Amino acid sequence: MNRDWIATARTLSEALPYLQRYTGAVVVVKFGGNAMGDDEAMSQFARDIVLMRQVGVNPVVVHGGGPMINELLGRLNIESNFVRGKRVTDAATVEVVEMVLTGRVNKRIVQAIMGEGGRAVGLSGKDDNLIVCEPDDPELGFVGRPTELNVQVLQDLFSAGIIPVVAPVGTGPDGVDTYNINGDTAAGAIAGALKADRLLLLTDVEGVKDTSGKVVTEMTPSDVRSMTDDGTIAGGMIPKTETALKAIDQGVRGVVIIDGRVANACLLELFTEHGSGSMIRSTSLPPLGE
Ligand SMILES: Nc1ncnc2c1ncn2[C@@H]1O[C@H](COP(=O)(O)OP(=O)(O)O)[C@@H](O)[C@H]1O
Ligand SMILES: CC(=O)N[C@@H](CCC(=O)OP(=O)(O)O)C(=O)O
Repeated sequence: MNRDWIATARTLSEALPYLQRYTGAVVVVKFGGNAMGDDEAMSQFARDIVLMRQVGVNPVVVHGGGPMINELLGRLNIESNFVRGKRVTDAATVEVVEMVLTGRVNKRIVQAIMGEGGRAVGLSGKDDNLIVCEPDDPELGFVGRPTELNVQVLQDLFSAGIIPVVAPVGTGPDGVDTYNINGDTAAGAIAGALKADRLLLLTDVEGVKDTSGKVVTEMTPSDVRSMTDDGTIAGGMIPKTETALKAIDQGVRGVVIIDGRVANACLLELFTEHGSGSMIRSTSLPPLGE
């Protein structure tokens, strides 16, 4: 017990400079369906987010829920296909996507954050027209590409000490249609509009790996481009790094691709010297706190 206390005190004193650096920072966290896992993993994630808020960070959670959408579509016997990592979304599918993401998944995260002593409010891209979309590609149906972001509602929630939890469902330009947005894309668009200090993309690998399988801890946008051109970055990692480059272009200071399966992944990234995962950093903005 005593030893635990000393270890905790040492950890806190080591974390202090980082805590100070992040006071007032905006950190957007993409929490994917595969990273959600069981109730313990969900509580662990919620504890990290609540702690961030308690030390003065403004976190925004943008979630996915692909496996949960697959499960309900399967029960309803609705077939589903992906093209270039995005779900082909017809009228019946978008109805299910909205129900699952803005209903079950969004509220499970809100409940977990409340359970850990935070205050959270769930919303989708429809609320206060947070994310207005255009069709991404006629082949994909109701898949949205964010074209207009109205982030005032997020600023209002920050001021009230409330953690926004955003489901990646958007409204059409006519204010009538519903669009399914890839979770990474939605998180990147929100981070870009907020000019966030950090965008954390939680995934199921330790970070971006080189040809020998080693995680590359620091990358510039041009490193990412060359690793994509030579095929080192492939598959599901492509939409993540593309999101990262776009977000940095829009004024995000740094994007980190980290392993969401690791306990305290977000805190380890923000509040330790070496962080974790792969940091893709803007070359035109100074590091946070300098
Ligand atoms: N260079 C790379 N480094 C790490 N992972 C890579 C790389 N290239 C391709 N990948 C693949 O990208 C996957 C992550 O993308 P994805 O499965 O879509 O993640 P998520 O489900 O978390 O959104 C990894 O599991 C890995 O198989
Ligand atoms: C257009 C598109 O593909 N939308 C995703 C939205 C959910 C998501 O992104 O979930 P994960 O982060 O868990 O993969 C989908 O329908 O699965």
